[in-house]
Amino acid sequence: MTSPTHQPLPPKAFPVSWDQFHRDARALAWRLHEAGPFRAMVCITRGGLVAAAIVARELEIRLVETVCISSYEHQQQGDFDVLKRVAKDVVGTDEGQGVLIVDDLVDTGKTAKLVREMLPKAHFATVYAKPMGRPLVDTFITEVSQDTWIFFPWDTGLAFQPPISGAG
Ligand SMILES: O=P(O)(O)OC[C@H]1O[C@H](OP(=O)(O)OP(=O)(O)O)[C@H](O)[C@@H]1O
Ligand code: HPA
Ligand SMILES: [Mg+2]
Repeated sequence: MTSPTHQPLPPKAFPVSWDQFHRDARALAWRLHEAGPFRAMVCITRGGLVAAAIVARELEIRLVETVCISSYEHQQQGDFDVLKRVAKDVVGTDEGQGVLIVDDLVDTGKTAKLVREMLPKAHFATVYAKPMGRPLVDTFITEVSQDTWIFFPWDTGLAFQPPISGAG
């Protein structure tokens, strides 16, 4: 269980639909096609699972491993919990050379830094990136500002939207 530190909540919202996520993850696969080939994929659960399925399908990657990390409690980052590390045969003898790491996004970059230490020579890819985490990522598709919270389709549902004018 994480113990959230009290950071200010991001004021801006960037909602992502299933359709948009699929298109962005597929765009990531197109970009990664140039950077490969990859002998295995490591996805960072849980957010990385959906992007990993789409990229693995596009790039014909059949060996898919997980690294299980938790740090956010709602929108607050707390202590890191590494629940499962990467299997030795996936790390290989050369520090993760030929491995593709996939996550949904990089925010502060703390998760990416932790996983990079496990696989220093792997290629790190995310669908979305915020400026603080961007230097940790080799390939990404869309950058959003640091004060934006990305709402993923698996965390959201259809809801009434009040009019922009504020009336009603
Ligand atoms: O760059 P950072 O500030 O470290 O944040 C990015 C990480 O935070 C989220 O995962 P989270 O820990 O919330 O777990 P989840 O994927 O299970 O939702 C997201 O999926 C990334 O893995
Ligand atoms: O902007 C975000 N959206 C969803 N999960 C996250 N985890 C860290 N940052 C974010
Ligand atoms: Mg995650």
